[in-house]
Amino acid sequence: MTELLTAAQMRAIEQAAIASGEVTGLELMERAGRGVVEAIFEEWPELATTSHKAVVLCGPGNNGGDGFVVARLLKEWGWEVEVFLYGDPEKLPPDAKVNYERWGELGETFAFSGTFYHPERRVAYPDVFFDALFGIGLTRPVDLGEEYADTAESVPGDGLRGNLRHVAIDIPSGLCSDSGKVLGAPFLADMTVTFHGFKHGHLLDFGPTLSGKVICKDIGLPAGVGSGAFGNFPYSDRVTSAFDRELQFDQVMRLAKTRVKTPHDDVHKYTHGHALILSGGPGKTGAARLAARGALRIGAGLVTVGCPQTALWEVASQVTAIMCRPLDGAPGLTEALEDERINALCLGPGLGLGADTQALVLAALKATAPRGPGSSPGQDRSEHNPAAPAPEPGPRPTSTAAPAPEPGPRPASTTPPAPEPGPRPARAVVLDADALTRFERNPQVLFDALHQGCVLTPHAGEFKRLFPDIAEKLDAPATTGPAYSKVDATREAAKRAGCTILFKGPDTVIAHPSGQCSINSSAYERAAPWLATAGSGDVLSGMITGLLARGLHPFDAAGTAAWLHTECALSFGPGLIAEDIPEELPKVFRALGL
Ligand SMILES: NC(=O)C1=CN([C@@H]2O[C@H](COP(=O)(O)OP(=O)(O)OC[C@H]3O[C@@H](n4cnc5c(N)ncnc54)[C@H](OP(=O)(O)O)[C@@H]3O)[C@@H](O)[C@H]2O)[C@@H](O)CC1
Ligand SMILES: Nc1ncnc2c1ncn2[C@@H]1O[C@H](COP(=O)(O)OP(=O)(O)O)[C@@H](O)[C@H]1O
Ligand SMILES: [K+]
Repeated sequence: MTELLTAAQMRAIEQAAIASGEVTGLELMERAGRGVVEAIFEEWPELATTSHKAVVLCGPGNNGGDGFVVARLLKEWGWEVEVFLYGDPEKLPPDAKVNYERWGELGETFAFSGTFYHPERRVAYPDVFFDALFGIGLTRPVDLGEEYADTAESVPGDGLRGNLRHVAIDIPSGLCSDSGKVLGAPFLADMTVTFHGFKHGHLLDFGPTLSGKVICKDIGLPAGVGSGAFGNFPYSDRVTSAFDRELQFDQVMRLAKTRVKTPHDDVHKYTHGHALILSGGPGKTGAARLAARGALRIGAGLVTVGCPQTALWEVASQVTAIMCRPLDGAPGLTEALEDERINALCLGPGLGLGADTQALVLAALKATAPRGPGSSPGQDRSEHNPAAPAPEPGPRPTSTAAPAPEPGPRPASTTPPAPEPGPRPARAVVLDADALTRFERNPQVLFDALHQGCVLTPHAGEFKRLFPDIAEKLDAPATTGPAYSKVDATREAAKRAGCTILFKGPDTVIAHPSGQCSINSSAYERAAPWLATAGSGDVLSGMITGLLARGLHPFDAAGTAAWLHTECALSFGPGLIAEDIPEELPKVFRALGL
């Protein structure tokens, strides 16, 4: 599991290391520049000879300082290097100034005014163009003139760029490192070399489009949550990600091995939970059937589709291992839920936007709300304190599913598991699609009924209907950095709703009211744009429901299902339709060694 950093967190880590006397800012800058040079030689070994050329564009801050280090190292390696500075050398911060002067012993620095493709320039046809204009210190839109904008935005491989490799230092200039939003004319990189940890902006919004391939270089700062550096941040401030496929195996293996695969002799189907998926009427049952298939394949012991009597034959004729039962309106649902073995519900896919849907959702939430003192709906919302650490794992309430065995020894990792965000209620509910849209006119009615066992899975349109003010902030063009991000928006929504929110997209963000947050990125080596196909969200809802039936905490169920959903898409490849996703799960589980 990879920890992602904001600009403020990165600064705090650097400052703590410098203040402790372990390292100086100058040493960190030297390691950063060295890391960039190493990364380009690793990526393009053909460049590790003396006969190459570089242009380095340095900015007015420490990102520019990294650029001067790169220029010096490459010159010493024997390259022909030309350096431009945007800004006044006298105003450079101290470490950047030292490196400006060190570079000055080897070569000249030209003032940059947006024209590095000037005919008089000396280094013609460079092999690498380095962007060291702005890093995590971008505070306002980049405006360096039209010529810069044309160059920065030109597409790799086109006539202008040819074989020229564009390398961004830390983050492409113009990309906000917290939000992935664009501020002015952004730089389009083939590769970005960042330091110590990935930044939120590498994964969110435009981040993957502008960053190319992202390489993270160690610059000797203390690593890992347990080491003290990240330990200064409460869990409520941390964001994890499945950015690195290998690293995410840690998390999924731990959850899946102990929860999906239960090594008990006495297991039977009820120990794996019973999921109930509600369906719409005739002609509208496909979405619920897709969700049901996802729930069953991911490991729920039993899955039932509850549908109006009028749709019973339509459902029954198309399911086999999945059961179906007539279930008409809220009274029918309340009666069905008298069976306490049903421990996870999914409402929304194909349910329709009629009054029935609202009544069904409210009946489901009422029947599943945790009972007993201190467990009323909205509890998370009213007690949430964003500054406080996430609660320690509480005792798991009794459930019809057998208690999962404790995780075995963890594989070596720098990141210990996050505490679970509070106890998991005995019954859980996933709300998606129509179950969310139905509350567009009065979201507060929904929020008042939600409880900690709920997961809402909106796409951008549904998110906007429930949280219009938050969506407005998120959609507003960024004018200052760091800008309001999808992480901020999802956290704010989770706090307001009092439950886990999974905000879909290529950058799916999952947040719990405690602040705990993760990003499931379907970008870079996990890019699977073919997941944007009708019904794939319905399958995801079902997969989350299946994991909830298996006893996972809502936050874990949402994150694990989102990760597996992308893995299924990657494993299947282009051409995928929603039906293929659940059918790919066994292959994905096998590849994980389950
Ligand atoms: N020891 C360390 O600290 C290490 C740091 N490292 C490196 O430092 C980078 C962070 O450095 P940084 O904090 O100096 O910020 P940086 O991104 O260079 O920009 C700040 C300057 O830009 C200016 N500015 C902002 N937006 C602007 C705009 N649109 N148009 C024009 N100007 C604009 C801004 O002006 P201001 O907003 O203050 O007016 C300020 O002058 C980090 O990304 C990493 O690469 C590594 O070496 C590891 C060790
Ligand atoms: N470009 C993309 N790359 C990867 N995943 C995507 C992309 N676009 C959408 N998705 C994922 O596909 C699913 C689509 O869900 P949704 O919008 O609810 O569609 P539907 O209602 O048709 O099921 C979500 O899991 C979302 O995260
Ligand atoms: K940069």
